[in-house]
Amino acid sequence: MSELTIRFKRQLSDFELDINEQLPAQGISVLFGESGCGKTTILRALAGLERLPESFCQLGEHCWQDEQRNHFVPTYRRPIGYVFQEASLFEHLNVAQNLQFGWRRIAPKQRKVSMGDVCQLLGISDKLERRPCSLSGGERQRVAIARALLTSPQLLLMDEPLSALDLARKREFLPYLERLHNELDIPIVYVSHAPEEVIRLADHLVLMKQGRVCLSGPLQQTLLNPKSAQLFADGASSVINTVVTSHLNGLTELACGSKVLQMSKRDIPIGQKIRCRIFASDVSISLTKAQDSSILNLLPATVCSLKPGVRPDEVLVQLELAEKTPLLALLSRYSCQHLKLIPNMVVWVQIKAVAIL
Ligand SMILES: Nc1ncnc2c1ncn2[C@@H]1O[C@H](COP(=O)(O)OP(=O)(O)OP(=O)(O)O)[C@@H](O)[C@H]1O
Repeated sequence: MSELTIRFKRQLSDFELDINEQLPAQGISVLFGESGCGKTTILRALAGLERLPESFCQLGEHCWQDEQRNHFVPTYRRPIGYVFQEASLFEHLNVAQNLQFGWRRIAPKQRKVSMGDVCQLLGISDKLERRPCSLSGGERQRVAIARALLTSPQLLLMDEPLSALDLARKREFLPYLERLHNELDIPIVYVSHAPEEVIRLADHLVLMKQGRVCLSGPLQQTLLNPKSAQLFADGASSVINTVVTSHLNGLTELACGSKVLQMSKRDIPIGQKIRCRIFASDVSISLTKAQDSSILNLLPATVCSLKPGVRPDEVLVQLELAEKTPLLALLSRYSCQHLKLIPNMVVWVQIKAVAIL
């Protein structure tokens, strides 16, 4: 599989960046970390907007920087699309003219996407005559992404593209990014410090702190690492891939491999794949299947490991549901001892429908 290799170094008086990572050159890689940890610096270096010393970056076979050879490809020669926190559109041009600006820069035989397809994908086909000042923040960002895509980039860089939107607009916008991810074969490096965006979008997660990478890997596996609970801001959680199968009794039913899960009703079409997030603190364990519980999701699982939680009196239990689907449960040390939990033990996990997010 082709990869994006980045080795970036930067030494400032009170900040040191030292990154050595191989990211998959497909899907969405999210750089996540607190403000000032170096995420934007990485994107700028990837785009060639900053030339960092002793650095190296290469996408597949294309080397864009190798300071050992004094090799540096300038920004305008890198096939990259860059979407910033706030869309910088040309205000004196309408949407169609803004899009043509990106489109015309590319020779016809190098174009990988069509204007019509990109407009449809991002839901802007009916806005082509509008001036940017008449668009909402979310619509402006969609136009900015469309313009970046029309340059047929080999890599798309997105620096917190939703940060200027309110919560309702963010939720409206996320499905467009999911479609982008599902329908186009362009790797994306996406900077965020919003866990919801990470869960919905990331294939590969890079957790950063103070200029360094603390954890990096496929989303599901990275979240299983107990260290991620500290880095990921709002506690340990698991991500489960499901498909919507029905809506009934105010609930939405999901297929998770051969098992069924129920969540509070969501307005999602039947057949659509969704990623669900379940906080470890919302999962409980029993040794037998409860017969008289209000909890709707009762599933057999196997204990894989028991690791210390963030607090000394808590234990993070790693479990496997059917088809090796990983799930974390956060229990008190007392409960673990009381149930005598050990690896390979078969137990029942309980998850409230309202706790499946
Ligand atoms: N041109 C510069 N001169 C001096 N310091 C800089 C410069 N650019 C960035 N820095 C510092 O480098 C560090 C990393 O900045 P960077 O913008 O990459 O962080 P970030 O993780 O993207 O933050 P945020 O999430 O707030 O955007 C910060 O401490 C910042 O103050």
